[in-house]
Amino acid sequence: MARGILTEPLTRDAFAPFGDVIETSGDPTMIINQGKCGRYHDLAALDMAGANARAGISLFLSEKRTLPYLLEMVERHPLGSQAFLPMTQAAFLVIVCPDDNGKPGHPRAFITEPGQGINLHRNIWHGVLTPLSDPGLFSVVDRIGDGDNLEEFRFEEPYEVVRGS
Ligand SMILES: NC(=O)N[C@@H](O)C(=O)O
Ligand code: NI
Repeated sequence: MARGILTEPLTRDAFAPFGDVIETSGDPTMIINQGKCGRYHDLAALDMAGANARAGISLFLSEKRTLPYLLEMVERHPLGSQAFLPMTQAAFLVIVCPDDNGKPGHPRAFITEPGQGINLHRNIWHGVLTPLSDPGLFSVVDRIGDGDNLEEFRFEEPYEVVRGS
């Protein structure tokens, strides 16, 4: 019997220990382009560490998943942050875990509002990209460079992520 995780809404404060929420909330930081564009400025802490590190932009086209979702493993990137920016106005599932002496602690599952993106801080345990609708098209800003930037952890007993309030 898998252990249950209830999803919760993604908010800046709730996600703060794990990363940044990228969204157009409130007034723009500045108005640009002859007054025709609001710039929501510098919303995420990008972190690219290690040899020959640089930021890269990739596109992910991922199969959608459905809830209840069986969480069998999480991963982390010790050398860099990873941002997921949906190319559609669709919610997606974000799973993160605190670190517990080098292993993932109890997972938390967030469902984004349409249009929200996230930036995972470096070395944060997370589930892989999990769209909830097709097309699961995302732009991804993460670290390109030398060295091993992927650590995976498979749970002995999976979790079952179910829709919360
Ligand atoms: N492996 C890869 O590029 N993607 C994962 O890091 C992920 O978090 O989806
Ligand atoms: Ni990742």
